[in-house]
Order: sequence, then structure tokens, then C-alpha cells
Amino acid sequence: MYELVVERHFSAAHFLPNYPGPCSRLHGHNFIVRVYVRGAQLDAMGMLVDFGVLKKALLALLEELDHYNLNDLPAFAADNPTTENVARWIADELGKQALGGATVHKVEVWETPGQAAAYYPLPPAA
Ligand SMILES: Nc1nc2c(c(=O)[nH]1)N=C([C@H](O)[C@H](O)COP(=O)(O)OP(=O)(O)OP(=O)(O)O)CN2
Ligand SMILES: [Zn+2]
Repeated sequence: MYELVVERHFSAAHFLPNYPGPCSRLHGHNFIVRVYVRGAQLDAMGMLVDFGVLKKALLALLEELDHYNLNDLPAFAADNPTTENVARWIADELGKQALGGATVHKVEVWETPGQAAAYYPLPPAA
């Protein structure tokens, strides 16, 4: 099994309605996103998936979040834009894309250098 990781960042505002503290007010973060993909089969080039392909796919998704108020986005119309839900949204959206021989294993979203959430997509039912 091989594993690759790519890291990118985005900046966004959010607030957590009814949160018992300052996070209920609009504030922002410079989020760091790490995507881990895994797979057993390398291509003829000896790659699981080209880092470039992975970074391009991640960047395209992060552009949908970058410099927005996450609460305004359809992605978070039903769910609070917590770090957990941001990680799940990124994993779900990336999971819809062809990534060579790789599948998304984990998405980490760091809200600050000291705290992060990770989401592990469930494997498709057999
Ligand atoms: N499990 C989660 N807990 C919290 C989330 C979250 O997304 N998932 N989010 C928040 C707030 O959005 C907030 O941005 C962070 O809160 P907090 O850690 O309290 O931030 P502070 O900078 O005020 O904390 P320090 O004490 O300065 O570290 C809250 N919780
Ligand atoms: Zn926050």
C-alpha cells in the first residue's frame, strides 16, 4: 500500500450559530488542508497518482471555499461549518473525482496550528 499527502490552504470566515462562546460571532481562519490518498497499484511511471493531479483537484475545491463566509455556501446549508464538516465536504467532493489508482484515505483540516479535525471516508459497501 502506498500513501501520498498534499497540503494546501484557504482562508474563510465562519460562525457557529448558538455556540456558547465567541465562535458564535463571525470570525476567520487560515485553514490548512492535508489530503491523504492510498492505493496499492502504481502506474507505468511508478506513481500512485501524479501529485499535480491531486493538487489541482484539491485547489479547485478550495477555490469554492476561499475568502467566503462558509455559512453562506450551499455546502454548509444543512450542516454547521465546523472543521469536521469542512473536512467531510472536501473528502466527499474529492471522492467523486478520478485520482489515478488512489482513493481518499483521510482529510485533515487545521483550523489553527494547534487544532485540527480529520475525516476518514467510509469504504464503499461491497
Ligand atoms: N470540534 C470542534 N470544536 C470547535 C470548532 C470546530 O470546528 N470543531 N470550532 C470552534 C470555533 O470555530 C473557533 O474558531 C475555535 O474555538 P477556540 O478553540 O475556542 O478558539 P480560541 O482561539 O478562542 O481558543 P484558544 O483558547 O485561544 O486556543 C470552536 N470549537
Ligand atoms: Zn472558527
